[in-house]
Amino acid sequence: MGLRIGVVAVQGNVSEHVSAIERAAATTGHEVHVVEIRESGIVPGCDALALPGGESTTISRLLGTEGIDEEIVAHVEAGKPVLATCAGLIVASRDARDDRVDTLGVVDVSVDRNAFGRQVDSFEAALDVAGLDDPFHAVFIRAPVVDEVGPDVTVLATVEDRPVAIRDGPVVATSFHPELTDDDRLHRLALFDPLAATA
Ligand SMILES: NC(=O)CC[C@H](N)C(=O)O
Repeated sequence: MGLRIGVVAVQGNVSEHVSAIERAAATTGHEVHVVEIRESGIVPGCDALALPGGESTTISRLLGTEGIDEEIVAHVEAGKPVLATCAGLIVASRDARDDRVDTLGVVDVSVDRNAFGRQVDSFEAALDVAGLDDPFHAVFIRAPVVDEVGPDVTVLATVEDRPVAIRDGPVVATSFHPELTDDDRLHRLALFDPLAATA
């Protein structure tokens, strides 16, 4: 039957995540069915989820209107994997210090929404990521800064001592965009490795 992986598709880099998941599935030999999520009722049938980058105030509003927000929280509470990138990290966080973003609170960090983007709009960096053998070419676009990290959060990578990739239970979150490069290792690390471990 294969794995069912949902990409939250209310706004943002949706097709890039779909492609990255399909590439990761091909690499790992998993049979996968990728579904785009724009309404409630689909998340409960998914084994894993990607929460893309885009515009966090818009994503947050649409998740609430569609009732997808509570389903994502239940998915995480059930221990199922999630990869949240950039705006996805902001939405998943405990606090984004912005009333327009109704955060899901599934990763115990607080973020400053556009903090990296205040200095330079975008930048790229070769990152050492815990769990990956070689550096990951990371693309940052108006990226959030993680400025408070809860006790159960593992920091996987930093830029200038600031966390840019973290794990909190079943959620891996990045302030950069792994879906915008050909490198599918973070999709494998976040989504496929945990599923393989429980299969
Ligand atoms: N590239 C991105 O996802 C940027 C996120 C943006 N800073 C926001 O708040 O929504």
